[in-house]
Order: sequence, then structure tokens, then C-alpha cells
Amino acid sequence: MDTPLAPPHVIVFPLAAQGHVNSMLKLAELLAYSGLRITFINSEYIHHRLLRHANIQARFTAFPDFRFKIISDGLPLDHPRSSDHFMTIFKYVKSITKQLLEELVSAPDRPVTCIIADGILTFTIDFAGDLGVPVIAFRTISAGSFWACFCIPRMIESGDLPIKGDEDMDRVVTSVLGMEDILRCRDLPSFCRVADLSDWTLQYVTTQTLQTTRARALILNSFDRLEGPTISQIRTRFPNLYTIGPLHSHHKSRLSSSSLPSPPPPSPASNSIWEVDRSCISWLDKQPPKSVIYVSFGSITTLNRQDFTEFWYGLVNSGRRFLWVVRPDSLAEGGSSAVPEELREAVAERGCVVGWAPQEEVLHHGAVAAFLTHSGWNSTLESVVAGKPMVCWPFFADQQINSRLVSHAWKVGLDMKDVCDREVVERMVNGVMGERQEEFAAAAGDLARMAREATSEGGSSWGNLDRLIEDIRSMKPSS
Ligand SMILES: O=c1ccn([C@@H]2O[C@H](COP(=O)(O)OP(=O)(O)O[C@H]3O[C@H](CO)[C@@H](O)[C@H](O)[C@H]3O)[C@@H](O)[C@H]2O)c(=O)[nH]1
Ligand SMILES: C[C@H]1CC[C@@H]2C(C(=O)O)=CO[C@@H](O)[C@@H]21
Repeated sequence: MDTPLAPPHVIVFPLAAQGHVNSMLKLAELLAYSGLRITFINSEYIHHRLLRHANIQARFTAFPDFRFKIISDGLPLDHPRSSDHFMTIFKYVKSITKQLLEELVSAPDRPVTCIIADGILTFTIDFAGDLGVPVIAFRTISAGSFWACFCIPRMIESGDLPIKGDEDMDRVVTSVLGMEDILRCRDLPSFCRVADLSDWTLQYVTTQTLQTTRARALILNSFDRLEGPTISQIRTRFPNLYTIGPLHSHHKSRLSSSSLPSPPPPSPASNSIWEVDRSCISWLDKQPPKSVIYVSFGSITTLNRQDFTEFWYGLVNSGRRFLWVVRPDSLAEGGSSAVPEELREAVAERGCVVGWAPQEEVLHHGAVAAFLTHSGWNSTLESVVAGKPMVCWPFFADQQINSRLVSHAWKVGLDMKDVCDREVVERMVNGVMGERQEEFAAAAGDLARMAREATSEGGSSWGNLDRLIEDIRSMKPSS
């Protein structure tokens, strides 16, 4: 009797952060449903939290061929892991990657077909190359943010970078092709805001981005109609490009389709590393339709006491109902996140505060009209799919570009960029909930329809994922 051929084996290697693991685990799950063998490299910190809060044990035991490989991210387990720790993680993970891949590739029972590495960890390409294993890069940010990072050398050559001080921030940037009409200096990724071009983070992000050209292919969590002009530019440099997003919506539509080779798991797929407080859903159930602004700044952002206070006053003074996610580690100085005394009554009447919410469910709730967000790419896509207008307060990295896409490319919301005062919060919340509500809601509804189309059978992202799987199946495993 012939031995059946082993399925292709894909190693998935994300940066150890909620926003990155989220989409890369969704993709890994989709590949597993298509019959591929997966090894998902996870940090110990994230893995323990996923076991506790995201039910991954039950979800992934459904696939006998799905394994987690647990590594350290270089930080002690009790480190708070807010925005300023990435440099340590990048350096540490790079230092262990060679040995890690050698170990995985040498396992005789699981020959490796390819590695899908986070596009911010493209140093993987060198180590994998030595082992004869191809790498596909998956950059978890928007096409626009990826392309701006790719154009950093061009921006330097043309004099767009470095930015020459605060008065330069509104200068239009012309050297990011496809985005000439929308980008100002203040809309570039936050690590471009340095006078010294040898800055470590700027150099790191630029190098990792440029190295993407050496990957076999590039995956982006976006869809063609969302970022058309930029995606066309990217294709000129990356012909083997797979735009397969929004992945959370794609994941849902594939799992509800009848074409799956393996049956889907009984429970919904959450990749949350915090304990979800569902009391906010009961609270939302009691609010009138389209009356609530949902406020969340993702998994990494920290606020200083002053900005935090401005948000409290801005939200209360808007007169709107609000649901605000305040993580236990939201305050930069570790201070108290308590409501200012004089606002207590108003907050009790109109507000709900939780430590972590079931965000996708919240965004789809009928009581929610709009989203005040830090413009992380997952949050932006979740809002797009739910058809909810946004007020953006970008904090760092790619968020500065995403918020500009929201306000100036798609016109589905307003951008507070670089300003955090109570009057602006009040005005913008009332802008999306009141005066310009219909205009923004109509544009957001159109985007949501396009997103659904892209991730339905016959849609662009659906077709691209099929092509990606075929591409992987055509690769020869390492021996
Ligand atoms: O109460 C909450 C708050 C957030 N989330 C989820 O947490 C994720 C947050 O992801 P994202 O919006 O992308 O923000 P970050 O956690 O800040 O993500 C990091 O990773 C992203 C992808 O690379 C980047 O776009 C961001 O700038 C970077 O900070 C989303 O899926 C949310 O649904 C919840 O489930 N409940
Ligand atoms: C700390 C940030 C550096 C770059 C990473 C990133 C990316 O460009 O891929 C996006 O946001 C952050 O998670 C990372």
C-alpha cells in the first residue's frame, strides 16, 4: 500500500504582540482548515494568556497536525509589555532564531515546506535561506503603512526626511507614490519623527521592510478595493503579493462556508490575551440604537494622566453615551484610572468602563454608533467590517497613517492626530455621532459592503488565499 503524502508543513512566526498574533493565528487556522500542517511559534507570555483567555487548547486540538512551539520573548514574564519594549524583543528574538529554525527544520517527522514570518522579522530570511527553506513575509499593518516604510530611502533622497522640527509637520510628503495627495509629515509612521536618521528603530524598521523583497511572497491583511492605488504600487515591486484581508472577516466567512475539508470548532475564535468582561454587552443591550461611542486604544497604548483626564472630560462633555476600555495597565505612570470626582454622576448615568471588551461583538452591536480608536490596524479593519465611523487618536508606529486613511482616503471619520484636549474630543465625538453622522455612516456602510465582498466566495481576498495555498502546495519540503 502507498504511504499517503505528508501535507505541506508551514512554520508561522509572528512578533510576540497581541496585534500581530491576532491576524497570524487567524491565517494559521485557515491554513490548518485547508489541510496544511502548522507549527505556530508563540512566546511563553502570549501563549499562557491565550490558554487562559482564548480557549486555544480546545480550538487547536481539533487539528492533530497543529503544534505550538513556545519560546521566550526575552522579557521576564511579569514585565508590563507596553509600548517601549519592542527593541528588546527584536534583539532577543533575532539572537535565537538561527537555533530555533535549525531545531524545527531538523525534526525528521515534520519536514518544513516554508515559513510565514512576520514582516517585521525578515531577518528570518537569512537563517531560513541557509537551511534551504523559503520565507513568505506577512506584514500585519496596512498596505499604506508598509509602503511608506518601503519608501523611507526615497523620502530621504528627495529631502522629505528628516522632518525639520514641529513647524514642518504639515508639509506635504510627495515621495510615497500612490499617496501623494494625502500624506503630510505628521501622517508618517511615528518612528519617522526623528532628526537623526541613524535612530535605531527607524533603521530597524527600514531594514526589515526593505528585506521583504527577498521573501518568496508578501501577504497583507488588506483588500484590493480598500487600498487600491497603494496596492498597485506595491505590486510593481512585489509581484507575488497576496492581499487576503480583512482576515477576521475572511476567517468567519470561510468557517461558515460548506467547502471546508475539516469541520470548524464549536466555539467562536477569539485570540484575546486579556480576560474579556462581557458585562459591557448587557450594558449595551440596554442602550438605544446607535447611541454609544465605543472607546478603546488597543493592547499596547499607554496614556499619561493629562491625556487620560482630557478624554474623561471630552467624553462626558460630548453628552453622548460611551463604553470605554481601560486596561489595567493603561496609565503610563501606573497611576489610578479613577473617574475625576466631579464627573462621577455623569459617568454613572451615561458611561460603562471595562478592562477588556469583546471588541468585534461590541462593534457589531446595534447600540454602537462610532469608535474612538488608536487606529491599530486590527481595530481599523474591525471597524471597517462593522461599518462604524471612527474618531482616531493615533498613538505610535503605523497608526499615524491609518488615521489619515480613515479621515482623508476613505472619509469615514475624523483624525485627532497630535492633539488631545477635551474640546477636540467633544467636537469630534459629536462630529461622528451628530452633525456628520449620516455622511460618515453612509461611507462606512459602503466600505463594509466592499470588505464583505472581498472575503466572500468569488471575492478578491478569497481568491488570493486560494492562490497562496496553491503556491505553498507547489513548494518542495526541506529533506
Ligand atoms: O478591549 C479590547 C481591546 C482590543 N481588543 C482587540 O485587540 C486587538 C488590538 O489590535 P490593534 O487594533 O491592531 O492594536 P494593537 O494592539 O495596538 O496592535 C499592534 O499591532 C498592530 C498590527 O501590526 C498595529 O497596527 C498596531 O499599531 C500595534 O500597536 C484588536 O483585534 C481588538 O479587537 C479586544 O478584543 N478587546
Ligand atoms: C513597535 C512597532 C514597530 C513596528 C511594528 C509594526 C510594523 O511596522 O510591522 C507595527 O506596530 C507595532 O506593533 C510594531
